[in-house]
Amino acid sequence: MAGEEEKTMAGVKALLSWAALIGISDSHSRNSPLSSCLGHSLFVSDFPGAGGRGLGAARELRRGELVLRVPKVALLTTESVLLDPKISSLMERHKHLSPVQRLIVCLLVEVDKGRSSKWYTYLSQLPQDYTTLSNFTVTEIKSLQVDDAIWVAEKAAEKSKSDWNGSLSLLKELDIKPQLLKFKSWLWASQTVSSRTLHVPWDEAGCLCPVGDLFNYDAPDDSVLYENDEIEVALKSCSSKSTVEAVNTSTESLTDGGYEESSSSYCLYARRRYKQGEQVLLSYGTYTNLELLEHYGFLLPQNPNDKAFIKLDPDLYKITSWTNESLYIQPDGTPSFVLLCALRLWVTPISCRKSCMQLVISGSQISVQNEVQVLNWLAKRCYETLWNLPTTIKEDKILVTGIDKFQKGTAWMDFSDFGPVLQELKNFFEGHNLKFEESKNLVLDEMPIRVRKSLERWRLAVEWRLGYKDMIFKCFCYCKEKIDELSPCSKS
Ligand SMILES: C[S@@+](CC[C@H](N)C(=O)[O-])C[C@H]1O[C@@H](n2cnc3c(N)ncnc32)[C@H](O)[C@@H]1O
Repeated sequence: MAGEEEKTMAGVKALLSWAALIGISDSHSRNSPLSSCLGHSLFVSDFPGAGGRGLGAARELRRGELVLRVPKVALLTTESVLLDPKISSLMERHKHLSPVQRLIVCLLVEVDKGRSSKWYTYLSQLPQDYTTLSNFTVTEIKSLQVDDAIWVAEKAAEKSKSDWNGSLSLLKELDIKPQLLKFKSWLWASQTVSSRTLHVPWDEAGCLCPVGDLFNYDAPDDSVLYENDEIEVALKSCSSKSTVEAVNTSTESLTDGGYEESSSSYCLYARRRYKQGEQVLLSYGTYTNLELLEHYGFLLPQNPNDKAFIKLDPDLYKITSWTNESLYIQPDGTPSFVLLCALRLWVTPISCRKSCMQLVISGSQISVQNEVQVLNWLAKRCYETLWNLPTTIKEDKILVTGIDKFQKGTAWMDFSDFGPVLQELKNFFEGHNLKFEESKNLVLDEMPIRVRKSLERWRLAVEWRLGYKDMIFKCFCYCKEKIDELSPCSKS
C-alpha cells in the first residue's frame, strides 16, 4: 500500500511539473517556479471522506479570488484533438454523433497515442475506474430498491451501451488498439467525461481541464452570498478586468469559474473564504444525490438539493401544468411548495378547484379540513412507500455499518446483528462466488479486486436508498406533527 501511495504522489508531482510547463498556474505572477504549477494558492492532498484527492488552500483565500488559471492549450477538447487533420476528416464522416460521443472518441484517441499524446502525463493521472450508475451491475442496481432510481440506473447503462454501439464504426476507422474498442474502455472514457468535464461556451460536451478537474464538489449554497466577507474587498484587490467580471458573474450565478476569452484560459475562483489547509471545493451544479451518483459516482451525506419522489395519483399530475420534477419531498421531510399546492387542489372537490386556485398558488392553506386531508393522504402514502420497500431504515443502517466493516478490513463480524439483511449480504458474496461462511474471515485487501469494487458500488446503492427512506420517514413525521397541531384538541 505504501508503495502505491508513493507511486500516486510521484504521479501527482509529474502532473504538476507538466502543468507548470504548459502554463497552468495558481499564481497571479507569470514567473512562478517551473517545478510545480501549484504552491501559491493551492496544494494537492488527500481529503478522506470528502472526495479523496483534491485541492487545499495553500494560504488564506478570499472569496472571489482567482485561484487557478488553465490556458486553452492545456484543455483537452474535441476541437484541440481535431487539430489532427486525419482524425478531423474521419470524424467529419460521422456527423450524427453527439458532442459527448465525439469528446469520448477524442479521449480514446489520445489514450491510444500513449506517450506521444500531449496529455500523456495528465491522462496517466486519471482514475482507473468509476462508481457512476452506468458501472452498476444488475444486482447492484436492484439494491437501490426504489423503482424510479432503478429506472434511472438502467437507462444510464443502456445509454452508455447505445452510445458505444453508435461510435464503434468511427473507432474502428481510427484504427485504435483493439483493447480501446471494447465497451469497458468506452465506459471508462464516458465516465471520465461525465465526472470531470467543465463547461466551455463553444462545445456542449465541455472540456477536460488538467489540474482544474482536481477540485472536489460542494453543493451550491445561497448563504455563501451573504458571508461576512465583502466582495468589494476582493473586487478592489483584483487588478485585471476579467477577474472583476468573473467575480460579478459568479456572484450572480453561483458558478465558480469559466472560460475567459480575454485571457484565453479557464479561470477558477474561490467561492467563499478558505482558511489555510482547508479543502477548496467547486460547485459543479445543483444535483440530487441520485444525479450525483449517476454523473459523478458519489453521494453527499448532507445534500440540501436532494429530493425524494413518491408515487402520486395520475389525476394529480393532470390538474395543473406543474412538472412532475417539481413534486417532491425535501431533505428535511417537508413537501416541496408545488407538491403541497398540487395536493391542496387535488383534495378539493372538482367544482371548487377553480375558485381556490388563486389561494393555492399564493401558498395559502384552503381550510383546516383541506389541510388535514392533504397531510393524512401524504402521511399514508409515505407509510405505504416505506412499508412496500424490502428493507427498513434500521436494517439498511446495519447493512451500511457491516459493509463499512468489510471495507475497513475488520476480520470478525457478528452476523446475528444483521437480521433480515443477512440474506442480502449472503447473496452479495455468493453472487461473487465467495462462500458466505468464509466471509467473516475475509479482509478487504485479500478480496478479489472486482469484489472490493462491487462492495463500494453496493454500499453506495444502500446508502442512497437509506437517504431516500430517511426523507420519506421525516415527511411522515412532519405530517403527523402538523395534523396534531391542526386538530381541535391540540388547540385547547
Ligand atoms: C472532478 S473530480 C475531482 C477530483 C477527484 N477526487 C480526483 O481524485 O481526481 C470528481 C470526482 O471526485 C469525487 N468527488 C468529488 N467531490 C466529492 C465529494 N464531495 N464527496 C465524494 N467524492 C467526491 C467523485 O469521485 C467525482 O466523480
